[in-house]
Amino acid sequence: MRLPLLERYRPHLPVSERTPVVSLLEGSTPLIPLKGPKEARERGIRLFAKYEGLNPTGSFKDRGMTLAVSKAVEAGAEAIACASTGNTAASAAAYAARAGIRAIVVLPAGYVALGKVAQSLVHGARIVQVEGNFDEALRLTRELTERYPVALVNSVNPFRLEGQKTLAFEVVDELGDAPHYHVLPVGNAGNITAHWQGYKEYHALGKARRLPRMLGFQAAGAAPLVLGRPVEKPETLATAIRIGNPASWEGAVRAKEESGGVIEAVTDEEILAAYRYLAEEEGIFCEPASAAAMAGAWKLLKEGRLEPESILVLTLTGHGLKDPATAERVARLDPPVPATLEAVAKAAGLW
Ligand SMILES: Cc1ncc(COP(=O)(O)O)c(/C=C/C(=O)C(=O)O)c1O
Repeated sequence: MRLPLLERYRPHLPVSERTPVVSLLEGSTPLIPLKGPKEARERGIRLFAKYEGLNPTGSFKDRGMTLAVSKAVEAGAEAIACASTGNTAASAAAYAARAGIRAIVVLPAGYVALGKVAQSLVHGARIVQVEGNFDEALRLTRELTERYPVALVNSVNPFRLEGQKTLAFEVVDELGDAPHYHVLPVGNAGNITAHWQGYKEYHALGKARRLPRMLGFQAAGAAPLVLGRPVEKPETLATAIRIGNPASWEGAVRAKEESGGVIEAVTDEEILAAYRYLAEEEGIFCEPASAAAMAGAWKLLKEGRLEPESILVLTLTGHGLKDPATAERVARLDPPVPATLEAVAKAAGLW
């Protein structure tokens, strides 16, 4: 029987018997062994994909949102708000509906993938599109929640990161130890911060013998943590990580430095190549931002920077259906054919 995330890891979370459990049975996502690119197979490096697209709203955000919304309800909140590149909004909308409270989501107009807008709409969130980017949306939302009685559920809310750290618990519980490397995309940097916190907690409890090197990847056009300064106008087709000034900057740097890891950039072309590799070779459909993790792992493999015989886990953060426009961008749809066997066989390449 599948448990709510807050029940599965209750001893490690800031919940009590007074905390309502607002859940859509999130978490417990599959850790899929990959065939891996030849650069990995040649060196005995084993890759696993933690497929977070199989959470209830299709991204890892549900891990943090179940706790943030449960704690908001415990505190008497009647409304929650977040700025979002889309997945936080979709998750906040769903968990607010679940809890019977209102959701206000502030989105950067024109830069949110269609699937995520559809989710926020259908769950009944109040959607505010601002003429600006995510960073401006976050600034405005923080001001909004300081002035009005609305709970902020962005990853500056500590409960979000507390919920998201459970991914590391699940990886260790399943592998029996931490991997040598954990690769993930980095936007607002809450997730890399939370992953590292989870691994450190499990290691301190003796549940993991090793700590992984945290390998974070940003899109080259939106890589403030790589440049060492905020990016005024972040640009990437991976709109989920089109963020110029990460709210969890310090957490990301700490995860990189304490783990002996890296935070580097991958181009949109490398992201699309990884996006297609995962779908066409591994059968896993993730959204472009998630593919940045695969692109980053591939880059390190090609550069020979990963130890032979090591284990590497990738967090694939969101389902590909979130962003149908990018799927249409990489795979051409041929025009319809007449409804005859000959025409269909020819179009199918069988004749
Ligand atoms: C699919 C996907 N992959 C990676 C990230 C980056 O995680 P963070 O580095 O913790 O920000 C996001 C983030 C999305 C939002 O920030 C939002 O939804 O507002 C994402 O949706």
